[in-house]
Amino acid sequence: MRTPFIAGNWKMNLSVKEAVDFLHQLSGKLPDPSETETAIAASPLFLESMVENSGDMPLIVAAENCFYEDSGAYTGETSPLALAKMGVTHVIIGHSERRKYFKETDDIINKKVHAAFRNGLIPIVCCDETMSRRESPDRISWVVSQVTNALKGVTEDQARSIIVAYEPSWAIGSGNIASASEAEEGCYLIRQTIADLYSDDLANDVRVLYGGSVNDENAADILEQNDIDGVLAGGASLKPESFLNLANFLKK
Ligand SMILES: O=C[C@H](O)COP(=O)(O)O
Repeated sequence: MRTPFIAGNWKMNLSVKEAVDFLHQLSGKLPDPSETETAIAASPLFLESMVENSGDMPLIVAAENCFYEDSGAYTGETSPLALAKMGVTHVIIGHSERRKYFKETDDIINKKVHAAFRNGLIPIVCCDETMSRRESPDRISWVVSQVTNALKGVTEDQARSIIVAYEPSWAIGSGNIASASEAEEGCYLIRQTIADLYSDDLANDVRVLYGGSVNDENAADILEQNDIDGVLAGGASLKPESFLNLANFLKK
């Protein structure tokens, strides 16, 4: 039985003060983590304050990205070692915006996955799908190759803890959420790829999320799908009320 995972990705929004105010508004309102795990990924500028202010709250504080080296002369990069020492436990890796604007390749993403595990961070690996890819004959191999390349050299123990998000960029920030069957198809494909790489048993333990214009008003059908264990929400995670509605969705 996989525990649902509801995550917000604030991207490059809010300020430290707004982040802390947001957390105060979540206090006492998040679900029991044995029923639903809840996470917010934020800018590295906010993470220390968020870890401090989340206190006893059942909230996972995640980074939106990290570098693949632990330390050194890498101006402007975020150290996975420093994130772990700060109390951050999860990190998004390979978001489509990182692939698009920062030219992250599958090879870089794989190095980042290893850097996360090396430092005890759980990677939330994103799998992109552009509209042109979706409409092309190599659509399936595109999704399969992103998962396969991200997990190169990842052991079974490590893979069991990983979280993968199917995040078609044609749905991100567009207001056009994938249909429940489209989202399920993408998440099923990811799970089958993990089964082929490891085993059915392991793939059954891995949480697969959907992301792309999901909010508290349109999540119902998505969250009912067999292979979708939660969501990674961008815009809908920027308001405490809609984030809380999503986080508590499965209690209703
Ligand atoms: O990481 C989150 C995704 O990019 C989805 O963003 P969105 O919910 O604003 O479409």
